[in-house]
Amino acid sequence: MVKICCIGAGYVGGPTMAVIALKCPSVEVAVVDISVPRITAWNSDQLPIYEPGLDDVVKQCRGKNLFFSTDVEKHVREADIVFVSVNTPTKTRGLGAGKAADLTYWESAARMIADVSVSDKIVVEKSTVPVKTAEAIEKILMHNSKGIKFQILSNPEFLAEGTAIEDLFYPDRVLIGGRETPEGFKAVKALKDVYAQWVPEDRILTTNLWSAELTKLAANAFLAQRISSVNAMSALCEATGANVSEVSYAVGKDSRIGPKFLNSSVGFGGSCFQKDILNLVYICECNGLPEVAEYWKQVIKINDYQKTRFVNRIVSSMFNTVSNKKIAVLGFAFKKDTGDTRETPAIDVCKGLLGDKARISIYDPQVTEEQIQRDLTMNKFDWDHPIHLQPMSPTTVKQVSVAWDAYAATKDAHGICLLTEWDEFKTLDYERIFENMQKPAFVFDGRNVVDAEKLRKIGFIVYSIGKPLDQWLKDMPALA
Ligand SMILES: NC(=O)c1ccc[n+]([C@@H]2O[C@H](COP(=O)([O-])OP(=O)(O)OC[C@H]3O[C@@H](n4cnc5c(N)ncnc54)[C@H](O)[C@@H]3O)[C@@H](O)[C@H]2O)c1
Ligand SMILES: O=c1ccn([C@@H]2O[C@H](COP(=O)(O)OP(=O)(O)O[C@H]3O[C@H](CO)[C@@H](O)[C@H](O)[C@H]3O)[C@@H](O)[C@H]2O)c(=O)[nH]1
Repeated sequence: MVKICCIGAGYVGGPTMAVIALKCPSVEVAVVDISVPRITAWNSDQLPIYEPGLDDVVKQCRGKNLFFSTDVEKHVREADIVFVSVNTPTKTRGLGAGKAADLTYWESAARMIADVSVSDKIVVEKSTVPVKTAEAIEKILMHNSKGIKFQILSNPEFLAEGTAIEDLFYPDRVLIGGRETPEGFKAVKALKDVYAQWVPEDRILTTNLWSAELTKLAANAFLAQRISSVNAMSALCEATGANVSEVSYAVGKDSRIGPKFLNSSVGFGGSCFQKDILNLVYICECNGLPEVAEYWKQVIKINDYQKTRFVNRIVSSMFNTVSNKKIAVLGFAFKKDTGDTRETPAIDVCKGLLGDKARISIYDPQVTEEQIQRDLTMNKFDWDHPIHLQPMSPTTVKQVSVAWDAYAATKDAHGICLLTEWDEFKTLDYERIFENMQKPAFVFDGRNVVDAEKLRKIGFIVYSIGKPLDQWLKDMPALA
């Protein structure tokens, strides 16, 4: 029986390994983590992450060929294949701070693998890492190996949160990079055999190590670039009377462009896009390519601009001040169908509104009050882009409340901000909401989820990103 161990039981390690266990009954999978609460949750009925379909997959395999454990060393020692799926956040201090990937967790995992191993192993980079990381990892493993042989593979993960199980069941592609040596090819084949149990052969791509590592950063940069492109167009649409949905639909009909990932929004969030692009920018700079670095930096700058533009629009529409006004924030997660709030645009929008002394009432179906308070008080790292905002003082925190549903959040509010595209926000009783709000009642739709015309008929003043503006909004132009 092939034994797999995955270091890191997070958003990637947990679902990915659960699907491997489900699809490969002859493989024994252990997911290990240093975080006791995380592992306890994986072993309970309340999994540590919310992901549609995940509970069902875990229930089918847990205790059979899928195990969650804090005994990291034991499971690594016994494994034939060790996936490393630890976090690789942006460095917050030292060389490359604000851009480079922090490989502390990866390095400590690699040292531990070298320390405890007593048999040859395939070590798989599952985390997103800078191109050439495998070379550094190889050095750590070889210099500490006591004669044991390691083969390093790069097998980046392309799942998106909220659709992780679907993405893992039916991936567009699985990418495996390895050394172009007989041992390297053998290791690539061993991993390919695992995926081949449910992924069609023509979807399993094999490349050299550096191509696989760089493809992950490139894919995220291309995806984020599409969103920044459509968001840049949304500003121009508002200025000219064009409708961004019509423009992106017609643009996407060109088969060379395609229809996906062209939804204008308040800005992209999530733990990956910004981090990975910053990482790419840093790699370009380190390789003496400042023009290429500058090109990719613009994707983040437009994203920041979009969030700032949204806040400015709210403030200017409401007579240039939101001081002491109640703003209901519907949705705090960075996208629907996840409870994840990492780099959610909601943090920047809320901080922007609080900076103008608004009172905020937040509702999200999957994000806890504790998480929201933590996100709003956390300091953001310093970086040379302008969205940098100070952490909130204890008095500011008092201006934030968390509601248990959308009706409670919007009661007596002056305005509503829709920041996550949860399906339930489409079908709320907006007449009831309107009745219970201060007048004039505003809706600022950061995800284009509501039917603006219907809401206008009820009496709302509606701002939808990239759509033709109400006369009210035209009369109150947003300040840059
Ligand atoms: N979240 C996503 O959707 C996604 C998708 C594709 C790729 N990625 C990449 O995958 C990697 C993991 O992302 P994530 O979202 O799962 O992160 P995460 O923070 O949810 O999980 C990482 C886990 O690793 C554990 N860990 C850290 N060091 C450890 C060590 N030395 N030993 C044992 N456990 C250790 C942490 O306790 C944590 O539980 C990152 O590089 C990320 O960029 C993420
Ligand atoms: O047309 C769109 C599509 C997405 N978004 C936003 O973009 C962000 C990221 O969304 P998405 O890419 O769906 O979720 P992630 O879980 O961040 O997944 C991305 O990041 C992962 C981590 O690297 C990769 O594995 C995935 O392939 C990649 O899609 C979210 O805030 C979305 O609301 C838009 O604003 N408009």
